[in-house]
Amino acid sequence: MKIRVPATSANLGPGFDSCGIALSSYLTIEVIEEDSKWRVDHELGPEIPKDEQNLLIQIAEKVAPTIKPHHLKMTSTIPIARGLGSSSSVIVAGIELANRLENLNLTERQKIEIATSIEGHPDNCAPAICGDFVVASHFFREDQPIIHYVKHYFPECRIIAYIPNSQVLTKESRSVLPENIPFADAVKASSIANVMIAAILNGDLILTGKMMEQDQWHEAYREKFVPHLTTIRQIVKQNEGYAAFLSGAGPTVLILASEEKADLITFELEQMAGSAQIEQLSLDREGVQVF
Ligand SMILES: Nc1ncnc2c1ncn2[C@@H]1O[C@H](COP(=O)(O)OP(=O)(O)O)[C@@H](O)[C@H]1O
Ligand SMILES: N[C@@H](CCOP(=O)(O)O)C(=O)O
Repeated sequence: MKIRVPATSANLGPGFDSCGIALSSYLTIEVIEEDSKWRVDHELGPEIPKDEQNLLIQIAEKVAPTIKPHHLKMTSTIPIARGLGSSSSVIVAGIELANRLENLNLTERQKIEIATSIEGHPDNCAPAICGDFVVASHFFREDQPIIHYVKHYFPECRIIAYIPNSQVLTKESRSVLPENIPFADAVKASSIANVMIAAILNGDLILTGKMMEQDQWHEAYREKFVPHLTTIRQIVKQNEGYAAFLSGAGPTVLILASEEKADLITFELEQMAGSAQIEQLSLDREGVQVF
């Protein structure tokens, strides 16, 4: 059995902690055999544990405490701590591993609820589970978590990821955000997000892009983690791309462009990319898959 989970880009600018898309880069878990203890073979670096300390196993054991240890193989093309949902991909894979090995028959909603309770926000795990574009809300009423989510088609376009070689942990990038913002600022910020979502539903990527670049919730506070964002925005504007925005908590910047403009934008980005990788991605429409 193999479990495959897509990368995700959360926020899409103004959809902070709510909107996300699934992308064509993947974490894959292969179940090899039952074993006396957990073994996770991978080549993802010394900081990722190869035993029961691995986040994947911790999640699987949390979801199914009686799950038996297995020998697994983990491969991933999702860069770690770059704002492309690597932690979500592991959490979703751990839930699916428990689901399949213990025959839990979890529904899509249950998987989203479990993943969100672990990660704290649904904007990575919901698209990682459902695929495509997902808008979700997560809040507490009388200490009970309430989650609503809607999956919708995201208009076809070229997606370019500018991925710096340095890591930014999501926790660190959230620590610079304000605890409160004034009511009038929140009204403005949410109206921008609302128009962005409406434009996506209408398939209007020009208006979507304008709204994506008007985020008022988080990008300004995270500027120190993404000094490259301003230059990338200039390149995208000069070459008529739709938008450039911080992917998740950064430092990756995602660029959306039409088929005609994407190659030139990629070329320009390659000229500035000293210590970054430029990757062409596409939308993943399916979410987590089991083969
Ligand atoms: N393949 C993996 N196996 C185990 N843990 C992982 C894996 N990928 C990511 N992680 C965990 O997730 C952390 C990065 O999560 P986070 O800071 O949220 O960044 P990202 O934007 O990539 O999700 C890593 O430091 C590691 O603890
Ligand atoms: N809404 C979150 C999204 C974090 O995404 P990640 O891919 O960086 O983990 C945030 O902006 O903090």
